[in-house]
Amino acid sequence: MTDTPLITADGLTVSYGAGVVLDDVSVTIAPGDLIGIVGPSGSGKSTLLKALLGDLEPTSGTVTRRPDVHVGLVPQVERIDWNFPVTVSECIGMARARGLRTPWITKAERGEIAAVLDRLGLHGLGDRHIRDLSGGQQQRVFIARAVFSGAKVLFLDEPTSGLDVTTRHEVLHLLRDLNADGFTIVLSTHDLNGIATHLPIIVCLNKSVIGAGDPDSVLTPDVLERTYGSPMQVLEHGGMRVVVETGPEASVLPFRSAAGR
Ligand SMILES: Nc1ncnc2c1ncn2[C@@H]1O[C@H](COP(=O)(O)OP(=O)(O)OP(=O)(O)O)[C@@H](O)[C@H]1O
Repeated sequence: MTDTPLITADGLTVSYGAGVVLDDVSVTIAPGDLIGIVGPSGSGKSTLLKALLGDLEPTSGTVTRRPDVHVGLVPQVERIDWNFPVTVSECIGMARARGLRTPWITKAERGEIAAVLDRLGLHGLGDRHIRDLSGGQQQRVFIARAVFSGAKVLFLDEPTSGLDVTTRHEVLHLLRDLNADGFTIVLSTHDLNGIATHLPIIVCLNKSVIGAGDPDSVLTPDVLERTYGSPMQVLEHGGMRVVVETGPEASVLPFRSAAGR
């Protein structure tokens, strides 16, 4: 693998109808990156992921993908129909395109799926209906699906949304392990303290990129206030960074911004 960027957005501007959602956004995803995109609700995080995937046409600017890049998307769990009648193994198996000659999961693939299940801590759950899993397990199934698809780049849209604190940490550890195994990972998150502060690269987005880089350079009161639109402090607690909102309705983050749903 070379160090040529996998995906580059240059001067990306996206509008849905009249409103500009992304304005002159430039980001680079290099092999081995583990990047968190943070910003308040409606700041354009999902739109940026879609544009980087090539799922929407920018109004101006460019997205360049290395030809060998195959991205596996792990969607927001809220967007998934959990009543769709499939088991965990079937859900994962469907990630690969099938021809008419072998529309079914082959014996070899069954072994691969079992290995992916083991790797993601889902051992023994292959025959379970996807509805009958915990939130953390459901998130893992869709990560497993992306891994089984053969993707080496994973995009996760709010992977810890709706999960409790312990499960959030488990997902964070899993993503770190996958990153250490060579996966390039880009995720969007509202969870500054639970997830973002633990990532090596953070992109603060609010229509445009307010700051991008390692936590030391990005997690500053100035960048955070310009991203979230309210005053923030960054405290050290037990060797860890904690971002605290210091406005009138102060709280320790994660939070939904005032504009949040
Ligand atoms: N298909 C669409 N058509 C029109 N407007 C859209 C569409 N998708 C998103 N938007 C608008 O674009 C803006 C950015 O949305 P986006 O989902 O990218 O933000 P986000 O940062 O991911 O938000 P959240 O954190 O709440 O998921 C919002 O104002 C949203 O209402």
